Amino acid sequence: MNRYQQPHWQEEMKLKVDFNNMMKGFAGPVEGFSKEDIDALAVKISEAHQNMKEKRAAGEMDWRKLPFEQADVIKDILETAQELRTWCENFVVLGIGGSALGPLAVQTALNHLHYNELATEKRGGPRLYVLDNVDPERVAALFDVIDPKKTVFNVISKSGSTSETMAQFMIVYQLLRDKLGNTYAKNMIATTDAEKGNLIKIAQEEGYKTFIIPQGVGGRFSELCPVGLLPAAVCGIDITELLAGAAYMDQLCEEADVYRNPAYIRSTLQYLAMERGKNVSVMMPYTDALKYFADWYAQLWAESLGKRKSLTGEEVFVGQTPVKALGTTDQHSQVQLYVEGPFDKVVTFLGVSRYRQEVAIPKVFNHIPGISFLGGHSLGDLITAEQMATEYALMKAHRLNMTIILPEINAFTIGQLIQLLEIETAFTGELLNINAFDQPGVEEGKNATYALLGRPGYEAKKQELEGRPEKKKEFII
Ligand SMILES: O=P(O)(O)OC[C@H]1O[C@](O)(CO)[C@@H](O)[C@@H]1O
Repeated sequence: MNRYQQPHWQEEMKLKVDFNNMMKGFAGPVEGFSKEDIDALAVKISEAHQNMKEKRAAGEMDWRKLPFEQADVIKDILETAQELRTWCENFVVLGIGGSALGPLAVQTALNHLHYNELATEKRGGPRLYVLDNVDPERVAALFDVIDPKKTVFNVISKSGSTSETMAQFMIVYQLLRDKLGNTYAKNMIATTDAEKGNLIKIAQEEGYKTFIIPQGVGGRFSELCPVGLLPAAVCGIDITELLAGAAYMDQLCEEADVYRNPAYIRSTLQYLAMERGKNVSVMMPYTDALKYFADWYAQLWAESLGKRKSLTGEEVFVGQTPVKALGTTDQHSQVQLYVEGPFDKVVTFLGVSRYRQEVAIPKVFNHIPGISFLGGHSLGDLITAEQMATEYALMKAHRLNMTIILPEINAFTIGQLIQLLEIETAFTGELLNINAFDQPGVEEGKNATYALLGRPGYEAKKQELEGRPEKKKEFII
């Protein structure tokens, strides 16, 4: 029996959503929404629910099946991970966007926060590096700190053709061939589409271990397929629990009643906020463990919802700009703007009920009242108090905010969080009547890169780019 089927575990580890001032009558001075506001959207909500059902039946949202339907894949991942952990010291993800941010977020959440700095025996598995850029300095610096012979490179690309990832792959390919000769393929794993793109063809020709990103699972919705599960398993994360958490949340989000569906209610409130001109969505975890969740969410929310055209072809120019913040760090950087700047934001706090470790603040300097009040508390008390204080300050200034509370950070709650935010994003796409699963705006830039670097088809692309002023290097001094 899976953990998600066990009632005790469910209740104790269930994520909670605190609406703070997003809903009238819930708390504080209100600029939020009433039940009437939500009920006025009843038809839209029910249509969106129906559309989600139809899309799922048509295989367009197969990421929702991931927590339930990949037994063979999971077996393969766990066996591969076990074998790699016997010899591999570094596991390097080559990927970008949806092929990198999930692995990074889950790793930071669920492994020791100084994981890569620990000695091998303490880590009990390889270091993880996620190389999600083509900055030459960063790529060169990686090769200063790893021994390629003891490193596995996991090249991840849904399309199998993203320039950045392919460039990294080509560099690593050459390096491994030079160092390891014909045996190099054991240091390479490809995670990609079963048919599309160049990566699958190369992987098959060169004999790499390969994992498939299923159809109907777009990059930014792919954390719970081999994209995220393999790096996590290799680094000792309990992927069964991660999937159990996601399955549990998925079941909660089957509910048609908006008031009982955590994803739908958050989505509906965000939709109402967008209608009121709240064009910015801030994600602010109060734990370093979730710092990269804000990055993962930024891509999910921005690429899915930032759209020019509606499903029926009208120009709508919708979306909400995601902002990444970290509590308490960004209280001393961004919160001034959130409290007193334009009324254009919805802030989501990610709070934690029980931090996995505590650090006591000693009772010293008792004669200095300005700091002695801290002594005797824990850092957990302090960070939680600061989160509540920030919620209060925003509420007092009539700024919309809500909080997702994780009872603690573990694989089960992280699985829930992933599934919650993915379903919320997809449902918001339905409310906005846009396609949440494409990214035509980014494809344009990708194509222009091919053109600028003279890929075959360059001439055709160049014509498309005609009229655009040639980019010259200008030096001011
Ligand atoms: O996994 P791929 O196909 O290499 O794409 C990487 C990223 O590039 C995009 O296509 C555009 O940025 C994202 O949607 C995707 O996550």
